[in-house]
Amino acid sequence: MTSDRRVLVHASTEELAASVAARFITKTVDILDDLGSATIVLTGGRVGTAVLAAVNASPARDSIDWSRVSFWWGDERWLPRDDDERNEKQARDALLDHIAVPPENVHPFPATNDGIELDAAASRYEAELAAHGDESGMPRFDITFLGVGPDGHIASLFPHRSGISIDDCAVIPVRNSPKPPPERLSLTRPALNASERIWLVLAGADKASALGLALAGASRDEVPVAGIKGRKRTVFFVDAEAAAEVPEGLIAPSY
Ligand SMILES: O=C(O)[C@H](O)[C@@H](O)[C@H](O)[C@H](O)COP(=O)(O)O
Repeated sequence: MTSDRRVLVHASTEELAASVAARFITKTVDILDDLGSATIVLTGGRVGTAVLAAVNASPARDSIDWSRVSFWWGDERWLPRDDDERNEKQARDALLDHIAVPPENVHPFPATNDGIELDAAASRYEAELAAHGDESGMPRFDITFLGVGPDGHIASLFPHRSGISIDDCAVIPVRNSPKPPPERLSLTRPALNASERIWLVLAGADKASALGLALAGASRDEVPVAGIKGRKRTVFFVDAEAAAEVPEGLIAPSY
């Protein structure tokens, strides 16, 4: 992986979440000052949700003018909309239901109780992205959060599955997912990599091998996170356990 990827190590998941939350608030304020609006892509998973809860708990939370922020998701589990296992439900519980973001600025994936099949749901989300996009067909994603699985999966793009190599569309249906539930929806690698900044959040010893392999040059087919690179920045926010196999030279000095 090229040198513009940085690894920031934190003592614990709690410290990681608090640090990412503080950085997110500061960066989003800067983006709003510079560009007038900010578009954020959320992730599912324990660590990504812990970051949102830390943003909500921050005394600086409302230094962000939420009326100018939009939210999308990198992937979603194919479940009824109010299912506790849906990434959307977890993000709403952790943050979105507690801030003054306009409902029309929140763009969840379709759900099984929307009266739509999985393939059509992928097409619908792709069309929604295009409707809010520029000439590239995508919105400007300012910050994209991604969790990372023990197998190196990101969003719902898994090792040795076709999804990680699809590059002719922005959204795909996923079936037989190794991580339950079996059916999901996911942005593709090119759609994710269209993001200005990609912030990967991972903690725990079970992530160390995938992260080490990815940073040491493994293929994206073997370790999907290896294929992830933001246009401007790609930052790995990790705890000490997940950092155990990161090449020394890639760990940014703690600040
Ligand atoms: O729908 C999902 O499950 C996520 O989008 C998935 O990609 C998740 O981010 C990783 O599996 C890491 O999850 P943890 O942070 O819980 O380990």
